Amino acid sequence: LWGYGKEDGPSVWHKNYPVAQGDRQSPIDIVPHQASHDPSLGPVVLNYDQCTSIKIANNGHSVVVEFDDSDDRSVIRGGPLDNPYRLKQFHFHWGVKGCHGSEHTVAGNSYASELHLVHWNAVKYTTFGEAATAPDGLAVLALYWILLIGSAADFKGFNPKCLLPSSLHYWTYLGSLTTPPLHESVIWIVVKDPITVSEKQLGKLRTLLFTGEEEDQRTRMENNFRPPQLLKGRNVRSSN
Ligand SMILES: Nc1nnc(SCC(=O)Nc2ccc(S(N)(=O)=O)cc2)s1
Ligand SMILES: [Zn+2]
Repeated sequence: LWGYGKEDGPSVWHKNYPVAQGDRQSPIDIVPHQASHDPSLGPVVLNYDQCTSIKIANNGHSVVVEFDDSDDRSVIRGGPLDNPYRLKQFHFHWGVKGCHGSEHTVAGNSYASELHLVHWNAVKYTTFGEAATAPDGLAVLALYWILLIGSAADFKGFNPKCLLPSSLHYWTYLGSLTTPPLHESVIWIVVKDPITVSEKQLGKLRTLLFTGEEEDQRTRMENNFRPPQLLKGRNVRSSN
């Protein structure tokens, strides 16, 4: 139905998903000195200690690690959020070249890859699907990665907290899913400090082959990132 190729990529998604041309689409280019500093933005707090990854899968567009979201064991709270949001999954976007692959850009600069930790507001909504269509239904924590040649610490298991820098300075704005169905339901929290990843780790992502449900031929998964979308008057706030 949709992909990242010439025929089915981001430039034609609006044909099947008209919201692609909506007023709060993601990703965006973040221009740091145009963001408004909001001192009322407190720290983002992650409680992933009891996080239980249930499976790793590729959905034909990315490699996704799913979590058990049947209770409030793994939540994100604070920052721009009025409620705790439950961790549902994390996944990556990346490119074939070292400097392209992230979805959000910072002053026009893109990075090798971007990790998205997807959470949903289980206080106000009963299912992820319901939250996915509500304006305050989802919260995605985005971390972009810079490619450092040489070694980097390997992922210690699937506790995503170990992937995060210690102090989370971030930008936040109201946006959307960056892939179809492109629902405008995401409170984005983009961490300012990039995390380093080695060529080896990035290579593992890049060599990932995938088969979609109906595709029989195997194609390489790469450049699975949507380009930055128009801000349309939105305000990007920055924490301290
Ligand atoms: N009723 C519904 N169930 N599921 C959906 S959408 C499934 C889903 O999680 N999609 C998704 C797409 C993009 C992103 S992203 N790249 O983080 O903006 C996160 C998540 S609507
Ligand atoms: Zn994503």
